Amino acid sequence: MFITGGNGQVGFELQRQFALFGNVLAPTRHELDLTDANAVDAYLAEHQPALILNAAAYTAVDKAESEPAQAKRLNAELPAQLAEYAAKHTIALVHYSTDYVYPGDGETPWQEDSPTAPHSVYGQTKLEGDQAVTQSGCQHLIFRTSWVYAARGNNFMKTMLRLGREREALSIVNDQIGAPTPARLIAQVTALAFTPHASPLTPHITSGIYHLAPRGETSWHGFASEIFKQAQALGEELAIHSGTVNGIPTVEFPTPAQRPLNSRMSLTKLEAALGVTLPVWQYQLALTLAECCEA
Ligand SMILES: NC(=O)C1=CN([C@@H]2O[C@H](COP(=O)(O)OP(=O)(O)OC[C@H]3O[C@@H](n4cnc5c(N)ncnc54)[C@H](OP(=O)(O)O)[C@@H]3O)[C@@H](O)[C@H]2O)C=CC1
Ligand SMILES: Cc1cn([C@H]2C[C@H](O)[C@@H](COP(=O)(O)OP(=O)(O)O[C@H]3O[C@@H](C)C(=O)[C@@H](O)[C@H]3O)O2)c(=O)[nH]c1=O
Ligand SMILES: [Mg+2]
Repeated sequence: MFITGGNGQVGFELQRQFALFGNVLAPTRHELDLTDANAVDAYLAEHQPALILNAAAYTAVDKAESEPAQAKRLNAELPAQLAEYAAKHTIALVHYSTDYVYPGDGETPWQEDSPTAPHSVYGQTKLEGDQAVTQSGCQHLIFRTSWVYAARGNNFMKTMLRLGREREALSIVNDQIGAPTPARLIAQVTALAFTPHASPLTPHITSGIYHLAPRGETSWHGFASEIFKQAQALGEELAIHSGTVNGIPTVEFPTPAQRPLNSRMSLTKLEAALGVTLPVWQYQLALTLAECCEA
């Protein structure tokens, strides 16, 4: 199988989870530049993968505002190209999407068929990718996830641990609500969608979009406070304390890209399809922190 973005948060965990499924091809950026459509075509023609897991993306949300063409290539055109190949060769494509496709208003959790209305270039280009995959006719799973973090890679948890060692106080937005999702959970669920089937190359759940996140909800401020609380309990030496993490509204933290306030996503569809109960986000954080904090 072919994993794109194998060096990223999700791609790396996919490499771990799919190691037993057969030959895993996960070329680095150096080996295959995904912005080069011809190189991608040539790679597919040469290796003829039996399954594609597309974990590559342009994920720098603020930078995407000033590099829309790059973001579009990775987030919209690449999935379209992979989906076209998958349709033509009757293989399945797994793709990953984001809470940033939703308009972000209200407080009700989004359903997979809720109206989309991204406010950022990142969200818009990701939506175009989802639409291309959906319309391609290939067998596909699109896992729409949120606030991804891991012991490895660049993410909010790692940023907080670094800042928490350096600073005695921090201001973190408390009015964007969602669920922080470990990359490993995403890879585990992806593997589960394939495992019980007679063929490890065909998913046993219906093609479509599925929300994938832990249960529960919090704000970035709540997430940061929990990171500091748990890290401290693990023996991390932090300059910051949970009590000195100030909650601020989004308007007090201006950024080039606009983020949704409501990133709540209903998990009913995925839980029913796979017959699982997703774990709560605090427990998932403990498992991820244990990987990167020394006792
Ligand atoms: N991060 C998050 O908070 C969220 C992510 N998602 C989605 O989940 C998926 C995985 O995200 P995540 O693992 O966090 O992403 P990362 O940013 O950690 O990884 C992206 C991967 O794409 C690769 N890549 C980017 N551009 C190129 C290129 N031109 N050529 C080759 N490789 C390239 C990167 O390579 P390199 O390592 O060399 O840079 C990296 O391996 C994406 O679809 C993302 O949109 C959804 C919701 C939240
Ligand atoms: C570092 C920092 C961030 N923040 C805010 C900014 C932002 O609203 C929030 C999270 O910061 P980030 O830079 O991690 O946000 P961002 O990169 O937008 O995270 C998003 O990435 C993409 C790829 C996704 O798909 C989303 O699900 C989401 O995870 O915290 C503070 O309020 N204070 C701080 O000191
Ligand atoms: Mg970011």
